[in-house]
Amino acid sequence: MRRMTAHILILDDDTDVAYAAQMLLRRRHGKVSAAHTPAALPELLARDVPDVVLLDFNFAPGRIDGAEGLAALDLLRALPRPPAVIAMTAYADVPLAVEALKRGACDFITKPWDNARLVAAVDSALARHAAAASPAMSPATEALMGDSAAMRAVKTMIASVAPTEANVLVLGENGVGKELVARAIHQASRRAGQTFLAVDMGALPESTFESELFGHRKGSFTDAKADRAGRFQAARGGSLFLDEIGNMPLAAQAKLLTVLERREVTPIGADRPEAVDVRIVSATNLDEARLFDPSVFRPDLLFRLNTIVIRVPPLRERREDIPALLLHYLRAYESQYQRPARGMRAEAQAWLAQYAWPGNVRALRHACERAVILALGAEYEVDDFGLAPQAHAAGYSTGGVAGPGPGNPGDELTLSTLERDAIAAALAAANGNISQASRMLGVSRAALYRKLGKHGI
Ligand SMILES: Nc1ncnc2c1ncn2[C@@H]1O[C@H](COP(=O)(O)OP(=O)(O)OP(=O)(O)O)[C@@H](O)[C@H]1O
Repeated sequence: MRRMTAHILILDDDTDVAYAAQMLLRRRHGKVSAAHTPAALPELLARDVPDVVLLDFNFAPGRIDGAEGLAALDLLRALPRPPAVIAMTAYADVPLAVEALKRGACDFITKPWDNARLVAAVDSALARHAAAASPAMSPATEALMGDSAAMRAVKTMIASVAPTEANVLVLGENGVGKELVARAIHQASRRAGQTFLAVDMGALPESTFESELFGHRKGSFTDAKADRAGRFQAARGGSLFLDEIGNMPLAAQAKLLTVLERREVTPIGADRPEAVDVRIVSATNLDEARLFDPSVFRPDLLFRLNTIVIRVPPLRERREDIPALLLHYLRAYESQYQRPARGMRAEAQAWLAQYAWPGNVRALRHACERAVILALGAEYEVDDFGLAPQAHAAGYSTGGVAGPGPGNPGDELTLSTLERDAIAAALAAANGNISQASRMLGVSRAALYRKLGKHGI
């Protein structure tokens, strides 16, 4: 069962480095432990598998080939419920970072790190870990389900666009499956054997935006103690998924535009640019009216990103997909939690098929997990899914990408109040910790920030 308190393990032979990371992360996370050699892993893992591992790659004195770290990474990834691994490299070792990403690390960070960046990397690794309830259900391996006309159209678009190098913009509300679409494009492209790297553009600290994306040279600013590769270099030859682009500040948008126009990046402090060979897939849950507002998003950048647009409709607009998704996730969680395979009462099936699913497939997945854990009867019942009855309205609309739907104003008001109350409750339970609250609510941190603004919280 998912723990309320995350466990973060730092595996680094340098005790000072491990201690500094522990001190920083302990302020935010319940359990932060450290080990100094991969040899300690089997015993540690037998006691408790962490949610996130910050993994150094070289342990024995003088070694720089990263082999020890890669072996530890393979060991971690082979666990039944592997932790999210953030690779820590001490050198400007792009090939090693790329190899780690290919073998399943979710991110990399270069020592010495920027504190804000380390905290953001751990937060986003935790969010991914929580979403991937089992290896078979991690975004990297999960198939895009759904046989509705709308999903068949999405899959046809994916098949047509994948073999091309065209930039693709995926639009849709939170939790509709935008990242799965981006991965499917990568997997069906000629870059499939290469890296797929997802970057939450809304979570990149503004102060380190350029260095994170484009890298920097040692000495180019006070904290640049070593060369460092950016996301564009790390994804070389593969695909870069720029998620939550709607949350990028305008200044950052201008920098990204320059890179996309010239197809080259200049690391901070470098005297010459480097060619960029990445396929760009981007995504946002911003509604189109906002996305096309020049005061929010630069039209020239939008023009670069949206060569092809794929709109993933909300679940309430493709209800035919609900039964298959329910069955898929119920069976998957029953097997994960070793629970009996239950049938479902006809009323529950009908109720769930008419539910508005404001959090889309992600919410459906969470509801299935809850039902599997809590159900006591011979069959699943509506109450097992823990859904808000107020969102059970056929004409419901959140006014997301698809624009306002036919729902009556009373419904929206009720749902809006419900959302505000749920956010307030999650924040209170998480003592104001945004990352924790966003995990509880099943939305990204960036999405939660936007909702806080919307509700004036
Ligand atoms: N068509 C689908 N079939 C199976 N699982 C799906 C589908 N769509 C979404 N999911 C699951 O729902 C969850 C959310 O999907 P994903 O992260 O791709 O959504 P998103 O639109 O990128 O969300 P966000 O806007 O919040 O980043 C994941 O666990 C994913 O596996």
